[in-house]
Amino acid sequence: MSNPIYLAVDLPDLARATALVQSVRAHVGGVKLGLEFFCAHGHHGVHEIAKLGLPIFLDLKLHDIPNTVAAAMQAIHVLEPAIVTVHAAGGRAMMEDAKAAAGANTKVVAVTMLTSLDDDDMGQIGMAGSAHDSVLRLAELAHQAGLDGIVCSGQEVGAVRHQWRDGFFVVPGVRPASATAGDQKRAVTPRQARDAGASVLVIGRPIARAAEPDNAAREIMATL
Ligand SMILES: O=C(O)c1cc(=O)[nH]c(=O)n1[C@@H]1O[C@H](COP(=O)(O)O)[C@@H](O)[C@H]1O
Repeated sequence: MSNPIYLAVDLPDLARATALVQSVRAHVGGVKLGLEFFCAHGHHGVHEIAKLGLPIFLDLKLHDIPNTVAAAMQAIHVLEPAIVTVHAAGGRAMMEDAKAAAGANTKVVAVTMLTSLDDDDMGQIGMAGSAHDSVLRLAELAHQAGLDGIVCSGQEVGAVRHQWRDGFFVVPGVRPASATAGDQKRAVTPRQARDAGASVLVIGRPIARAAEPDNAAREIMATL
């Protein structure tokens, strides 16, 4: 089995980010660079991390009108990311144009409902129904738009896999049994997420903040 763990590098400091990736690179399958990193270091930072030899997941969560998102996708084309995120709430036309503008080797996946939200939060932002139902609805829209897959929690990935057999499913908010969930409200263990059908597990703090990140990554991989 190839390693499905993508380390979330949520650090604004390039030297620390590079050292972290270097320390765990034998025990993860890829690196996720998010807005915090990209706003601080841009293309240069992505090139520096890419030199370490792991696939890059550029988590920009693009969400704007179709023309703007397509132009942003074209601007990151040269970085050849393995995975890029857009928000499913941007709508079908936005997702279609994002996919059309992406490189042939880039998977475009849609963020559905953030794993930090539960049903109460959904009500507060005016979304009717459960997080589970919203994820299934947005997954269907992303599928129709021709995307490669979605981002959802481990609580929904089984149901989504059932309706979209060959989809590519990114699951963040995973926590080893011993770890605290923190701000992740729909957390499951790495093993549960994998068994339910996750293609990729995004893991940040349980590895990055461990006393020995390489050991933490190795131990998680051993549970899969
Ligand atoms: O798109 C994401 O990667 C993402 C979507 C989501 O619904 N929830 C979520 O936590 N993430 C990201 O996944 C990572 C989770 O980090 P940890 O909670 O530290 O493991 C962070 O970089 C989040 O930005």
